[in-house]
Amino acid sequence: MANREPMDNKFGRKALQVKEAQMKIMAYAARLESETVPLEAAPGRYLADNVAAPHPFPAFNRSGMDGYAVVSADTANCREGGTVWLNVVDNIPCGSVPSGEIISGTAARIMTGAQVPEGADAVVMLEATETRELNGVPQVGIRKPILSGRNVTPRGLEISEGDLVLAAGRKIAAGDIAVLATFGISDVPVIRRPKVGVFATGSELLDVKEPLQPGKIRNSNSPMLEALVREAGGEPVMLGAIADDLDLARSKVQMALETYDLVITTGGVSVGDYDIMGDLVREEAGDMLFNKVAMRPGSVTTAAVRGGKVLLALSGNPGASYIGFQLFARPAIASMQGATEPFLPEWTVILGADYSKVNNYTRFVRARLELPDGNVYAYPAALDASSVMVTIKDSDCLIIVPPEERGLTAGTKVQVIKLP
Ligand SMILES: Nc1nc2c(c(=O)[nH]1)N[C@H]1C(S)=C(S)[C@@H](COP(=O)(O)OP(=O)(O)OC[C@H]3O[C@@H](n4cnc5c(N)ncnc54)[C@H](O)[C@@H]3O)O[C@H]1N2
Ligand code: MOO
Repeated sequence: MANREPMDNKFGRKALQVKEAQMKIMAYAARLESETVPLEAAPGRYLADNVAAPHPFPAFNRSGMDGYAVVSADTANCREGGTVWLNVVDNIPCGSVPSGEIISGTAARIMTGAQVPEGADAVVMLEATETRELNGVPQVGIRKPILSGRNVTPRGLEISEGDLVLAAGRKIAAGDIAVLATFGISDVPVIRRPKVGVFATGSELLDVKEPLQPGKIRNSNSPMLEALVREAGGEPVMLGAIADDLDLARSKVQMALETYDLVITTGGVSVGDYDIMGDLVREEAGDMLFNKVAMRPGSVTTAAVRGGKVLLALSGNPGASYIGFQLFARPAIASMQGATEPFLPEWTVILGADYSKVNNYTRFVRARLELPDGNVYAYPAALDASSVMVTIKDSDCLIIVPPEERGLTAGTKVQVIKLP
């Protein structure tokens, strides 16, 4: 094509800043429809609706001890050193209701978690009591005064009726499950998991099960991305690996964009003779969101949109595809699930060792967090090149190294992206 704009040319790409590139993708990562899942399937899903408390919790005044429910004023006389004797008029195990009110001079034997009867305002623990029978009437003796409210959890202490307890967009964890169970919500409204089509390109790629062959490598990006999609709450659909064949890639991308919510590919986005994904996206210039990002690794990260669906073409280099996923795919997958905070959190920590590599692009350096002296330090991986695979597994954060003239020295405060 003779009259292509310079930025459409595979050599003259216009680099976007990471945040700009993220926003371009997020514009197509709207919340998907909701569905209902059983409580046990809800952990890890994102809540679709606000949950308001249908009743207070606790729903009744609850005993915090095994003991006797009393009118606390009755125990005031213990102050003189005497034992106060009260008639035991009720026995309230957990799960049953009191048979009546407690009035001055009476007490109810009660177990932890049982409903405190009307009239009683404190529970004296068993260990602080003695018992006897007087004229056939069981009595409890109390030796120490007790304050009103002691060992009684009042109705609504934790949650009042109508309180917003869980907000839509929360990622459901074990504590949320406890809340949902408490309020009898056995069918949980969540956002459907985005279906993410994943395929790799590269004539050098072997399947994991294949024996190694000269000049070839096993496809590690696809299984890694499958794990990452799952970790982000998406449903990966593995579409295999294809050779560097433009027609094959075109039909695969077309099918995938028609079928799935997001499509992620790796490889073939650079400027080489067989870099078909770059060519494919350039062919359809109207759809391209970007084909260069001011970052390392992953500067060749490319994205396009068709029919409202995003094709994210990550670099084939394992380090770059991992970081590209965390920066661009993870927030999109979270956002499609209605996450209120789709981006990974950023922390300020101390750089643990000198980092000398500099660049005119922002660098995302895999690193490991440690607390040698109570402060959080980030130690850059020894090997952090785009092509390096083995240190991905050792990293729990990415140090954001801004474009600078000089390197960073140990002890400097740095921003990191905390990996899940
Ligand atoms: N002349 C230039 N060459 C390169 C440039 C450039 O600007 N000019 N950019 C370099 C940078 S930076 C990167 S990053 C890579 C990007 O390459 P591609 O995204 O096109 O990826 P490939 O060339 O297909 O592969 C790169 C590398 O990764 C290996 N690979 C690919 N797929 C997988 C997979 N599924 N599992 C494991 N490993 C995979 C592949 O064998 C290559 O070694 O381009 C530079 N070159
Ligand atoms: O774009 Mo490459 O991933 O910087 O090394």
